[in-house]
Amino acid sequence: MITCRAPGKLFIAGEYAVVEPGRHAVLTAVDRYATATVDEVGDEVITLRSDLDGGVTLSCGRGGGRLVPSTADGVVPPNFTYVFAAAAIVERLLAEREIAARSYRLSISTDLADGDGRKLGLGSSAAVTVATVAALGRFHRLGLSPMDRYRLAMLATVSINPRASGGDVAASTWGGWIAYSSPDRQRVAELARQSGVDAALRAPWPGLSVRPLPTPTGLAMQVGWTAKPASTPRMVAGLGGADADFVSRSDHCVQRLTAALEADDSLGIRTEINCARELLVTLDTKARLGIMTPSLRALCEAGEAVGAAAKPSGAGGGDCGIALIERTRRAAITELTGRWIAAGIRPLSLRTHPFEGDRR
Ligand SMILES: Nc1ncnc2c1ncn2[C@@H]1O[C@H](COP(=O)(O)OP(=O)(O)OP(=O)(O)O)[C@@H](O)[C@H]1O
Ligand SMILES: C[C@@](O)(CCOP(=O)(O)O)CC(=O)O
Repeated sequence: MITCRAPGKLFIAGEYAVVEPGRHAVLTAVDRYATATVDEVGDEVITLRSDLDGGVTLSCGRGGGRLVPSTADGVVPPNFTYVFAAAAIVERLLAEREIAARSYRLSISTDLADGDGRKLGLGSSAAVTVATVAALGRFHRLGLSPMDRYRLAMLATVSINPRASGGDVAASTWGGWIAYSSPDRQRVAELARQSGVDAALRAPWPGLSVRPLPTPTGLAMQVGWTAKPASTPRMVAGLGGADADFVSRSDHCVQRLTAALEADDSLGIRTEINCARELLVTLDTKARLGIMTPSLRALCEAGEAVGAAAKPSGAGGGDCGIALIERTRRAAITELTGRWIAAGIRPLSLRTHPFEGDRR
């Protein structure tokens, strides 16, 4: 049996701007995981299992080098959208490399939802995609590098959500704190369609960059969950086209944040987190996206009241927010979490999942 796990993520800064190819975001991987296990089976059927909704199963077959769901209408159920897409991309790679495909049973579980099954906004879709690719890569002995795994997971993600930046996929693949800029997804999807998946692993991906950053030593990161799941694709669709002024300001803010992180400059980091929040608030006011829900506003105000730099993490509209505050200010941290709880925000106890792997 093969078991691989992939961590969840938090956006630190650069949300929305990173949707534009070549624009930057900072993310961190956290110690909540998707876990994929793969077993070989003797028959022809491929079985995908998930812990969603108390346990669900999807049987699949193979046809013309492709994975085919064995459902009455031929449609993949929403619970399996990402796991199936990941398995399907690996299947295409096997066919292109003329590797004899063995049948398997793949099971996915995560601790990226709360007890009632509500997503926490920690990137469960990316984590299940990355874990599935990693586990199947090992099962089929494909010798995948981290960059191969990112690219396969990204091709799977883009087949479902063409606008996704893939910041979550990168954080889940490499771990740690990273600076990330997104590839031109239309081009990479076209590349895979025209030249194949294997060729897409070797070709340049314009716009893509991934750089590990040091974890700040002087700051603690507090995470608050609003208990309201938000739909990222819906939020991004609300934006329509890119706001050039916001994108350029956000990119500069993220570049300064990256420099502050590299210098382990706590004040500089907090300054840029505050800047990133203000940019999101301005974008929200202009485009009426609903990023700043009453809960996220309360989360940020509590941060300001105790001298922490706070902002929504990700698309907003619900999910999580973060607050960075000097590690030594224990009383202020206690006051912050107290204020959050009073406002109905649940503190999540999360640590950074460390950087692992190279950047090949
Ligand atoms: N345990 C799981 N098993 C299989 N698929 C899962 C599992 N958890 C999540 N997924 C997939 O991810 C989808 C949820 O993705 P969604 O983008 O809504 O959440 P998220 O990635 O956690 O949120 P965010 O992007 O805001 O961090 C599910 O519909 C399902 O397809
Ligand atoms: C708004 C966006 O930049 C971040 C979304 O983050 P999250 O899925 O809400 O954590 C979208 C994206 O990067 O694909």
